[in-house]
Amino acid sequence: MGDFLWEWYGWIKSMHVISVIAWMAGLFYLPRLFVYHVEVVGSGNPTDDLFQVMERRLLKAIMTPAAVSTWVFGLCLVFTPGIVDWSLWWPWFKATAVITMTWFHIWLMLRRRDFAAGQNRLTGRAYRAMNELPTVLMFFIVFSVIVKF
Ligand code: HEM
Repeated sequence: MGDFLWEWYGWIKSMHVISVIAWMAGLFYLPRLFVYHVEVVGSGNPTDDLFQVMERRLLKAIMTPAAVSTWVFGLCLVFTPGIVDWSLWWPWFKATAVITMTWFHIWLMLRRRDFAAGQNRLTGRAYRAMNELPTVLMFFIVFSVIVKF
């Protein structure tokens, strides 16, 4: 297993980074859609329906598959011999940040369901504030995995 992962290391890491890009694009964009949905569109009109379609497709067709493949390829890298030294800080920082990123993804899924049920309770300001979270986490993750402190 270890030999197989080593042989494919470059390809697996490439797929990991490609998946990360797709996932992050959605994590940045979906909260912005929610801001416009609350502040400009409202609910119970044709534009509301259009936003609901965009939000559902973004999550189901792009974000969730990208999150799953980020995890799958990321875990392959974790199990590649000699890649992760758990006596350093960076794997723990990165693990904490990716678990928080995954929580944020689930939080967005739940908020999308609220919109779909016409029961959103949050303001545009709240979604704007939450939109900062993936940016902060991205800094943590990239510094961890590249600087490897
Ligand atoms: C979801 C769970 C994740 C796991 C289990 C995971 C795990 C890993 C591992 C073990 C490596 C290999 C490091 C090396 O080759 O030295 C890696 C590379 C990388 N990861 Fe992740 N990762 C995850 C999510 C993310 C996320 C969310 C981002 C960005 C926001 C990210 C960005 C990167 C980058 C840029 C690299 C390449 C770094 C380099 O080789 O210089 N990862 N990941």
